[in-house]
Amino acid sequence: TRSTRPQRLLKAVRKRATQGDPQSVISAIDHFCRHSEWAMNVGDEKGSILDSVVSELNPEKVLELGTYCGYSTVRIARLLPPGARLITLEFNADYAAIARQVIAWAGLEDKIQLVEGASEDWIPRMKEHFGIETFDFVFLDHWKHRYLPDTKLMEDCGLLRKGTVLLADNVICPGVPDYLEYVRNSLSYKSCYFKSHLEYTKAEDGLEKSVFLG
Ligand SMILES: Cn1cnc(CNC(=O)c2cc(-c3ccc(F)cc3)cc(O)c2O)c1
Ligand SMILES: [Mg+2]
Repeated sequence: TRSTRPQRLLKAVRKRATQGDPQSVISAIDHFCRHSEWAMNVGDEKGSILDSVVSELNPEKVLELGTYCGYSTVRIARLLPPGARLITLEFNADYAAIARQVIAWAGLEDKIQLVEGASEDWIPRMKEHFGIETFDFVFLDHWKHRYLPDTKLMEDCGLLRKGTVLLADNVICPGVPDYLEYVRNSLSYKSCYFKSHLEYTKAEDGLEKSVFLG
């Protein structure tokens, strides 16, 4: 039967990227998405903004909501200091299977824990199951209707501390109006918008960076 797009993306990584070289994995995926098939990775333009936020923060504990094929997982993990840890949640088992192989090709398995399941099931279990106190950085890139409820859930579970940075993808396209309204009007967040474009296109999109004030 016909292969899936994530399977073809993984094939392109194996063909073009060098094992153990995260930058070559990122470039291979961007090349595939520009020249073969569009896929919903954060991409190179928004990815550079993601890189700058992560590099400035130097986080020890990172949570990613929405792994997909692992593109942003690799982008973030390649910048983390030794000993830092990234937990990434993916609901879709097929995406998770591809992401594990992309992460392995990049040689970043030791920094990354990929968890399959629903964010609303796993967020309340972060402390007891992963020994996490609070996160330093959260990248939101999963189902857009889950951004707001999962943010409130992280607050309620005490997973955010003064200074925790939330970075949300797709705040314009597909858009997350309820989340934006919340972080921009809540006294508990200092929020700012990084204007960019939808991955591999000319359509407007952007990232919203929100610092939790406690
Ligand atoms: C099925 N599924 C598993 N994970 C998810 C969460 N991600 C998205 O939905 C997502 C969607 C788009 C997008 C799709 C079509 C379109 F025309 C324009 C934009 C872009 C992104 O960067 C995304 O992260 C969805
Ligand atoms: Mg996205």
